[in-house]
Amino acid sequence: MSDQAAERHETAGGAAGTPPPAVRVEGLWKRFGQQIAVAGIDLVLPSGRFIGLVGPNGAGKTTTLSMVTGLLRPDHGRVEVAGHDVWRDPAAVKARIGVLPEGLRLFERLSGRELLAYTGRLRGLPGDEVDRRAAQLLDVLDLAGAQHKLVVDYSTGMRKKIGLAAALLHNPDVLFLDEPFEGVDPVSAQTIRGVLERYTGSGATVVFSSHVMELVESLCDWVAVMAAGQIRAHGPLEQVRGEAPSLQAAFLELVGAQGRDEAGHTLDWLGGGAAGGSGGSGGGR
Ligand SMILES: Nc1ncnc2c1ncn2[C@@H]1O[C@H](COP(=O)(O)OP(=O)(O)OP(=O)(O)O)[C@@H](O)[C@H]1O
Repeated sequence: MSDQAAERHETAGGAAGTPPPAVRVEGLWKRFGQQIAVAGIDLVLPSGRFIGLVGPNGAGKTTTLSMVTGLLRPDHGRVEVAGHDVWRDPAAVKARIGVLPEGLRLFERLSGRELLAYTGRLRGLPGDEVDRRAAQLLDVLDLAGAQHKLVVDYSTGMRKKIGLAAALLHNPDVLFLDEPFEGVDPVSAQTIRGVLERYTGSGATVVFSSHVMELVESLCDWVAVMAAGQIRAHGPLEQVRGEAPSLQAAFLELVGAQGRDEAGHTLDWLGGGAAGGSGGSGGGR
């Protein structure tokens, strides 16, 4: 175990020296009007793992992550992060987590460097330590050349990377990322991946949501599958994949989506060779 890992282990340690789970969720519900987004989930996510939360569009992943990170109040249920209740002890939780939410809002009129300086001071870090960490993060994430550019002028991938740097600056125990690789080119994705692997190697936990099964399969050692507001499966990757040839195949089976492409036959007008494509009341090309 590295020094950093040992330190995390000690500080997070319970009575017997075992860290509490990264996340413990009990009976979590959220409804928006008639729409039940999260339907009473129970989930324990172990610490020190690279965890993927996967599910189809509208499964409830973002709603769940928002409630777990204290951004959205649940209708019912409890959430603990690193042994602290998210809603009763928010300051303790916020000190221990980093969050890269979906549709990240940043201070657009700051440069990347200023954004990190501001974030670091908000986190209570001394100025010289913020400078040191910010310089390293900007360098590793390949943003050093753009550090004095305003965030408003950053590309989608650069925004993800500066958001990630801000989320990592205080060296949190648990990092929550909602679709961190969306809109990110393969080179930047590889860079982000390297940073996250190094981070989990120190004993920290990453929880990230994604639709991209290949990515989850190659990165994560623990997976939770959500569909229709419920957890359909969770556990070590190999266990969730079971006998299926890939996580993608296991996922399709778990969310009941096999054969969905057969619905394509109803789109018989679509494509150049469609027979009778100009049928109907003048609807052809
Ligand atoms: N603020 C809101 N108001 C109304 N309905 C909402 C709101 N947020 C989410 N929902 C609904 O809750 C359900 C779950 O949405 P959520 O965004 O959590 O899913 P998701 O798994 O993150 O989906 P995606 O992968 O498409 O981002 C969806 O039916 C969505 O329309």
